[in-house]
Amino acid sequence: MFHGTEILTTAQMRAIESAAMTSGRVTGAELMERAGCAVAGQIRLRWPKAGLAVVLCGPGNNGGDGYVVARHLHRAGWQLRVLGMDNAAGADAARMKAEWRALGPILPLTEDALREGPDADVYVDAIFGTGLTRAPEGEIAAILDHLGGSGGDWAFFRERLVAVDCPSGLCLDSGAFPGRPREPGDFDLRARLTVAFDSPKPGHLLERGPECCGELVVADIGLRHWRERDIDGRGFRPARLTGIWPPFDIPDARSGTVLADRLAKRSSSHPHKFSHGHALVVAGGPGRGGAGRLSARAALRIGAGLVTLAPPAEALPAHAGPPDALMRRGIDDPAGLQDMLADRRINALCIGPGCGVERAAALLPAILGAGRAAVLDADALTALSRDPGLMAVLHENCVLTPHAGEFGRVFPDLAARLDHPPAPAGTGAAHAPDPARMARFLAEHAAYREELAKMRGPLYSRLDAARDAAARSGAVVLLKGPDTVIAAPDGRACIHSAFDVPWLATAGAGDVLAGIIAGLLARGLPGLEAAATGARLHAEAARRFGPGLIADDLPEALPAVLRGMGV
Ligand SMILES: NC(=O)C1=CN([C@@H]2O[C@H](COP(=O)(O)OP(=O)(O)OC[C@H]3O[C@@H](n4cnc5c(N)ncnc54)[C@H](O)[C@@H]3O)[C@@H](O)[C@H]2O)[C@@H](O)CC1
Ligand SMILES: Nc1ncnc2c1ncn2[C@@H]1O[C@H](COP(=O)(O)OP(=O)(O)O)[C@@H](O)[C@H]1O
Ligand SMILES: [K+]
Repeated sequence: MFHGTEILTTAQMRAIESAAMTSGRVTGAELMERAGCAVAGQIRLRWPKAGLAVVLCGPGNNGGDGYVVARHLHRAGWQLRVLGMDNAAGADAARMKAEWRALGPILPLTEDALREGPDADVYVDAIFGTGLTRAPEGEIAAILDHLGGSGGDWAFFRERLVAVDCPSGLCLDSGAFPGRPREPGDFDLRARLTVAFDSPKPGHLLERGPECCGELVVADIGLRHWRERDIDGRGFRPARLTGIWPPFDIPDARSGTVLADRLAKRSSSHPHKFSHGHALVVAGGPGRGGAGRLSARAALRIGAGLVTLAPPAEALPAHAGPPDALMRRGIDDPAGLQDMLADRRINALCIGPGCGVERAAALLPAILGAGRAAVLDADALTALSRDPGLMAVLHENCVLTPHAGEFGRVFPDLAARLDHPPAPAGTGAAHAPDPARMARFLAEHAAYREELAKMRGPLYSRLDAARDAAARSGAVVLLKGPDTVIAAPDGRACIHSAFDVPWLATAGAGDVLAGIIAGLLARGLPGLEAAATGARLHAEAARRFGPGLIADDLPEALPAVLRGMGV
């Protein structure tokens, strides 16, 4: 069940590749052959009739893959125009280049050479992959702009461009393009198909990645054994990412059971409502209670045994009405809250949606002081940003659910790094692992693990920001967006890509998410799992409902989602 759910940073991918090659059981050339063969196979699936392919090969192993693609297409009867660079490539890429040269010429990798010649059926972008360290410049930048549509024919290339590992110039650790604004750009390279190897990388799922990669296929190139091996028997996995990627099921890292089992109400032989927890949702005053009710309804639907909505006493009449399953109790001040929390069966709290910043600020110390699982959303995050002392009381079963704006309020320095213009030339090199050091670390596993955890891509990513925020706050941080990143203080992290459900961005959707997570915490899921599972179920509900969704529909869609997952 773990297969395919993991997301590897580029450093982790290189480490696994390195471990595989060091073992002597597979060579770099074999991996390259499998990679190129997989890309050619995907092309032939989509273009069954042999045509003309232009293959653009860069200076490194991504280029090496390109020469393999050319050879396989040639064997399948395709016409080829191969453009490559005159550089001293690594041994494997040099070998693949030589094997191609025995079959056909290599034209220079220039915009002129690309423009010359007839229109092709397929353009294979094998210029840069995981080795990108800085913004492309000069002739290569001109080629990439041309493929991105600078010549006015963006639609032409978008239907024909196949990217090897990624559209070149995309940073696979962040999903941003070094040297370009982080917002969509006119000539961003957009592929019809991207074939990645072994596992998705963060950049396939974050920021510009999903749109620019087009359809993403992850090809198995035989590295699973090394990916799954727990290198030091203990610490390798926590540094890794568990990706929640729509096609896959979510594993429970500790027990190995899958989501459906975790959500089934089979927690004891005689389950009753208290064995499924009691969530308390703090709501706001008159006129602002809808958000809290959305959260409470979601907590009920996800299966919390009991849910109590707690507005100020004067607002209780405004909170009357369905669902009747919801309990209501007025809480006016911290003393009232503490009173209620004397009931130890209340095991999960949710504060923020529609609560009001002043009320959140007044109640937060009591909420955090109770040491129980808690979701802090919306107004509670603003309150937290105003009282950094509260940061010290957060714990790993607290889940902070900021959108980008709230994240900027609570962690302004981290948000500023995300807003920073992408890295200037060369800055990524400091993060790129050196193969000799990698080999040494493989021999000294513990040090290796620490080194891996420190390695980052050339750009500061949303993943880096969420991880840094979690480490600093000691809480689970769920950074919302179409690419939601969830990180725990110990470095574990998940990405949930929901670019396919843009209609989820609707008023109140965040309140429902907070309620789902609170419900899952009440049911006993630990912070990271509750947040990650919540993000997945939330998007799945939107996916199932389809366009036209309003936030009220989300809790109602949950039962069908659970049924569909076999819960
Ligand atoms: N990791 C794996 O398991 C495998 C990787 N393979 C391929 O190898 C690729 C990675 O290969 P490399 O590490 O050689 O890197 P790339 O081929 O992505 O990049 C080539 C070289 O270009 C240089 N470079 C980076 N940014 C540049 C810029 N802006 N302008 C000019 N030069 C720049 C770097 O020095 C880098 O070494 C993957 O993307 C994949 O396609 C496959 O062959 C097989 C297996
Ligand atoms: N473009 C998008 N595509 C899919 N999901 C999105 C997109 N933008 C935001 N989301 C999701 O929609 C929800 C919006 O939450 P939030 O910003 O808190 O809104 P609100 O405060 O109105 O409830 C979050 O779960 C977020 O991850
Ligand atoms: K590429």
